[in-house]
Amino acid sequence: MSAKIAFLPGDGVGPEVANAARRVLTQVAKKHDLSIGFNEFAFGGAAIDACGDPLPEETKAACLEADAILLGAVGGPKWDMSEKRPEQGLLALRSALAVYANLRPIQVAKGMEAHSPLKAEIAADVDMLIVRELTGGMYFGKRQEGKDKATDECLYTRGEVERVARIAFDAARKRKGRVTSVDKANVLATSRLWRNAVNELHASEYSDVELDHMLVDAMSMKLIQSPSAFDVVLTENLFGDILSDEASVLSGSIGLAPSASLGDGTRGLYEPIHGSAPDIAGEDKANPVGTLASAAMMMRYSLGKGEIADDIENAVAKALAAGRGTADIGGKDSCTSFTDYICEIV
Ligand SMILES: NC(=O)C1=CN([C@@H]2O[C@H](COP(=O)(O)OP(=O)(O)OC[C@H]3O[C@@H](n4cnc5c(N)ncnc54)[C@H](O)[C@@H]3O)[C@@H](O)[C@H]2O)C=CC1
Ligand SMILES: CC(C)CC(=O)C(=O)O
Ligand SMILES: [Mg+2]
Repeated sequence: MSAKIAFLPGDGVGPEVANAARRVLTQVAKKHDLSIGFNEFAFGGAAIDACGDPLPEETKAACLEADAILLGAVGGPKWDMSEKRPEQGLLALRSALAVYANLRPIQVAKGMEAHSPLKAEIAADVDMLIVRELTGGMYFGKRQEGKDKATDECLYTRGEVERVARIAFDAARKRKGRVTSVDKANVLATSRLWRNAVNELHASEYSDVELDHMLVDAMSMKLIQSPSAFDVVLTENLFGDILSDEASVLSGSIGLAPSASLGDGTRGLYEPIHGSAPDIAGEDKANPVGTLASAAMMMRYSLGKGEIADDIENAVAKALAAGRGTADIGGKDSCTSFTDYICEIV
């Protein structure tokens, strides 16, 4: 079997962590009769500098033809406030691929207890899946940008809410059977639409799943206070972006957190949840675990190679339990030496 992966390293630490995942995938695929073709394309700030467009047509076309897309991260201070920004390319890519559900699992791995702010007995019980709506809401609304006045529109349709809620309910059925839907229904019209749509879908098709609702401000507190109470957390784009960075701290570091962005087909976009980390870029300090775990999710969800995913996840778990890791988790490894170790054990 062969797989065609569009490889988008991006900016800052993006190429460091993406190349780590590429090395590990290449190594482990040999064992499993999978031939992986990585085709690299310009994306993000690097593409703005090369051709003035954060998502060049060639990159978009290649992603639409690939079996899956592996992405590092984009952005950086050089472009943050300019008219053309790397993040515009990322949003355009998510939209073009129609990957409306972003899955962000959060656990505390063995060996990470000392880096998690949680007590060890609570940390062991944390197993949460954040399902973040990814192609709607405020990141995709109309913007009006003036010197003294600006607006960002937040728009959701019932269909957009239902399709991502379905992913959350289906995931809950395979897990602990609970969904917590997070909104701001006491203030926002989009949140009341969200809550009604989730409730109605639940009543008609998923009444076997336990459902509750939480306002996002209270959720940001409960996430820290009692994270083991949550199974699947379903929320809209902006809230999911913020809550998942917060939740990653529970696991020990944002550098550990993976994501899979999925739509209706099998093709998916896989990236760590962190950004381009300009403060450590170019120093070989970035934690590659979030990207390695994203690569494992790619093998499982887009390529049907659960055994490769298991190999990668087991190797990472073994390394962390043995005290290996980069500086953000108190380790002595560089991104390269940690990746060398994973390549040895997969
Ligand atoms: N998906 C993407 O490509 C994303 C891109 N960005 C962009 O990235 C740039 C930097 O954004 P920030 O707000 O600084 O967020 P960031 O996630 O890049 O960094 C936040 C903090 O986490 C640390 N960190 C991040 N990844 C790490 C890793 N793998 N290992 C160890 N430490 C890590 C950084 O050193 C920094 O202290 C901005 O231009 C932003 O727009 C931000 C989030 C997501
Ligand atoms: C850079 C943004 C467009 C997105 C983001 O922060 C994320 O997806 O985590
Ligand atoms: Mg984010």
